[in-house]
Amino acid sequence: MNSVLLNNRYRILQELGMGGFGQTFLAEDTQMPSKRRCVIKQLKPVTGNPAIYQMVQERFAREAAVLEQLGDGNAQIPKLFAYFELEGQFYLVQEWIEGGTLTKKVQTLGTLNEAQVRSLLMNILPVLAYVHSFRIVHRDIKPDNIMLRPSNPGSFSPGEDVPVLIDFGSVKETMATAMSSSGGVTNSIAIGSPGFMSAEQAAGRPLYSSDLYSLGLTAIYMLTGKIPQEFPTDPATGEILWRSYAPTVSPGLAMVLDRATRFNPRDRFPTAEDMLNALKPNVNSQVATVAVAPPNRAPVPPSQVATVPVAPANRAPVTPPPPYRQSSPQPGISPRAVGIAAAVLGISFLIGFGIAQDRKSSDPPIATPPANNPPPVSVPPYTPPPTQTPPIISPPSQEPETPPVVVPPQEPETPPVDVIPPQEPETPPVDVIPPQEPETPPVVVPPQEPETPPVDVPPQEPETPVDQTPPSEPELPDSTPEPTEPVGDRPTPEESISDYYANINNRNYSQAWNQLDPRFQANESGDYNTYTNWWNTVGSVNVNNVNVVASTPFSAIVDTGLTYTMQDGTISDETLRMSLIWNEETGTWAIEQTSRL
Ligand SMILES: Nc1ncnc2c1ncn2[C@@H]1O[C@H](COP(=O)(O)OP(=O)(O)OP(=O)(O)O)[C@@H](O)[C@H]1O
Repeated sequence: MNSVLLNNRYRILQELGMGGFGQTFLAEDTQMPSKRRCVIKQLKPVTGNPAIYQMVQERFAREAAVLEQLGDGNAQIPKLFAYFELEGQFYLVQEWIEGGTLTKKVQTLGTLNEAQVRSLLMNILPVLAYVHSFRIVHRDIKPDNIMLRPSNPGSFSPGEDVPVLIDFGSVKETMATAMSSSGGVTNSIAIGSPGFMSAEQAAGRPLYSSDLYSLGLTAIYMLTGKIPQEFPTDPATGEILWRSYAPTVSPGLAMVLDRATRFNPRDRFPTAEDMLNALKPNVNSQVATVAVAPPNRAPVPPSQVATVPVAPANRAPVTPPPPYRQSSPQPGISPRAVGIAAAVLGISFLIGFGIAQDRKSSDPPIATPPANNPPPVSVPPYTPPPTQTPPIISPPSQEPETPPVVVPPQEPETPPVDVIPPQEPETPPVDVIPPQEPETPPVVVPPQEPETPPVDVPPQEPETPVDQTPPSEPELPDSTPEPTEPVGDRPTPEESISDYYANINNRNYSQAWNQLDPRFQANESGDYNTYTNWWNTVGSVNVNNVNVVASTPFSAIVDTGLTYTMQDGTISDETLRMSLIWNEETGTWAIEQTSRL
């Protein structure tokens, strides 16, 4: 092995690990004067299909670009030195981090005390805030993926280590890109690690707070030496019961960790900054107040859980909806079990080339980074994700007096959550584009929502208004915008958008509704009646322009300029970024999500 020169440059010194997607090596760079050490991560795509392989190549290149930016802007993320492709496999050459993982630390030195865990969290949360500011969800936070670099190389004294975040899950997700049985692109593997992965992430819907969930469990591991599967869980909430294993932990820290690891994303900290703030001594009292509420009812600041305004401005106020339109938990089946089942079942998710990913999580988590390079680590330029991305059905500034429906600070009637929320409160990076295969729906789709509504008959109105959450905002793909060209008899994305609004203007609401992806219907648009009620407040909507930002045969991102003329004569403009996915079975483009630009 020592004699191997990978890519005619890197001498393999040692294997560091072998995972589901390939091996990780310690190597030396023979083309650097110092022969500096580096880590080479080999990634094997699962597909043998040439068309998909090309997509993987493109995504890999985009993701490498983001990893480069991430590493260059933050000393607690390994720098990307190079990336290349060799014999059908992909390689990342990264900065070698001297030190050991958190797992190794606990295994060799024992559990950490509260001060050490607080210090660890306060040093890693800014890194997560930084990562999230790129609209990327790490997706594999766990003790194995946080390394401790001694601040003074050579020493390994507790308290001086600087945590470094390794092994972003997005690249692995790209490797999981494959062709589904119906010809679409899927991502059949939920990236993440069992136990540390939240239910929504297991279902292919990672959120920023999914990383916080994993980090909370990582902190609990540091305090107790136990991985999540070793704890009993609360059958009502699915949350682990860990406190008795760390009896000396202060209520302040315990409450922060409890909140971070709530099953329901709404009940968690919406951002890394919020969690960081909660750890600061002067806000512990606030946290305590928050945590006094029952587990599932912890008040969540509106900003984190803003739900999508699905009804017109002057619509009747929506009664505080339950977090999820879901039946009460089934005895014996915890939410956590449901989430894990979702992962185990290997839900197939469509991957748009860059939409989600780029939209930030779907595919990518790796979406295109913000235009401005985030500042250095110490002061992460975290920008809270948009929390109120409007649904396609709602004209924008039309309803200033009717704020988006938010989960009230207290939700006494909120039942225990036993399902994964359809969408997250925070504009999540979506790295997984919703399933293209209606026959394989994600396990967690709320039962009341028809997955595939009848073509001509509007679906029945659910009894309970849907708890809306904003769609995730697509990230700009880094690919050059390409005009779409007709493929066979297929409609173009532009034509589909025009057709959608023509249906709206013609009051063919059931047809327009059926142009929304089932998951969009379920997660973001509310029930059909709310949808039609809303549109009935609109006199007409004019499509000013439709610009294709990027497209593949299976997905497209288009920016659509719209002018709404409301029934009361008010006129307003907005531009929506819309992601579309191709449904081979119906031969139509479905609107999968939207966000306001
Ligand atoms: N940049 C790095 N610097 C130093 N060591 C690293 C670095 N990246 C990874 N390692 C070491 O290599 C080990 C394995 O790497 P990594 O986590 O990337 O892959 P894996 O766990 O083998 O597989 P998977 O990617 O499927 O999780 C890590 O646990 C860590 O000890």
